[in-house]
Amino acid sequence: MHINSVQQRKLVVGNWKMHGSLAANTALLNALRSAETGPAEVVVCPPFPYLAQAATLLAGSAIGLGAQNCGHEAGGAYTGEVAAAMLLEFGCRYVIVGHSERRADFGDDDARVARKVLLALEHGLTPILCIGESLAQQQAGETRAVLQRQLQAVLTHLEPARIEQLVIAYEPIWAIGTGLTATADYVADIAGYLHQLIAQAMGAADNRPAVRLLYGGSVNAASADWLRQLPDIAGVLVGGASLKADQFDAICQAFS
Ligand SMILES: O=C[C@H](O)COP(=O)(O)O
Repeated sequence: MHINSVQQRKLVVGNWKMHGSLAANTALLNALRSAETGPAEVVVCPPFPYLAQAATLLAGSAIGLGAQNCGHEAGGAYTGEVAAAMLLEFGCRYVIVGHSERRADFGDDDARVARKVLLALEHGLTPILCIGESLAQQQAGETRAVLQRQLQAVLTHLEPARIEQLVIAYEPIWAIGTGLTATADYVADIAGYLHQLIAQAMGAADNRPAVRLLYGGSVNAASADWLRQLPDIAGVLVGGASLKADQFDAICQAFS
C-alpha cells in the first residue's frame, strides 16, 4: 500500500522511561485528558507498575496506552520479565521494542529485538521498533549500515502484510536526552533511506510504503513544528518532554 493512497494518521508517543509516581501520573494524565488532543493519535508508555493506573485514568479518552518493553518469550521462568499477553490484558495497544537504552544496558541484541517484535505482533500489539546509530557510528560514517542491520534483523522474519503493521522509530542515540536534535535535512535523508529499505523488504515498487516512521531524540514543540513537515515522518517518540503536560500537549498539537 502506498503512503499517498492513504492519509496516514500522525502518531505521538510519550515514553516516560523510569519516571512517574501515582500522584505525578494522575496530575499528568488528567492534564492531558483535559487538553484533549486533535486528530493525531496519542499514546503514553508508563512504567509497568503504572499501566493499570494509567488505563483507569485514560478510560473513555482518545489517548492510548503502550508499554516500554516486553519479554522475549511468551511466558515461563523469566524473573523480572513481562509478557506481551500481560500487556494486552492491561489495555496496551503498543509496545516499544529495541529502545537504545535496552540495547545498551539490558542485552537486547538484534535477535532478541526481532523475537520481541514477533511476540508483540502475535499477541495483537503494535511494536514500535526503535533503531538508531551512536555518535561514534555516525562519525565513522556507519549510520546507514547500522540502520540497515537493525532493520533487516527484524524485517527478514516478516511477511509484507506484517511489516505494514509496524511502527518504526528512528532515534539517533546522540540526540536522546542530550538536547541535540538532528537537522531537518539529516532526518529527511535518513527517513527516506529507511522507507527505501522497508519498501525493498516488502517487495514494493514504490519507495514510501505505508509504515509509520517516527523520529525521536530531544523532541520539543519547536522541533515538532519542522518534523511534522517532513513527508517521510509520521510522528514522534518523545522522552523528557512527555513528562510535562504543556510540552507534550504542544507537540501533539503540532502534529494535529
Ligand atoms: O523514547 C524516547 C527517546 O529516547 C527520546 O528521549 P528524549 O526525548 O528525552 O530525548
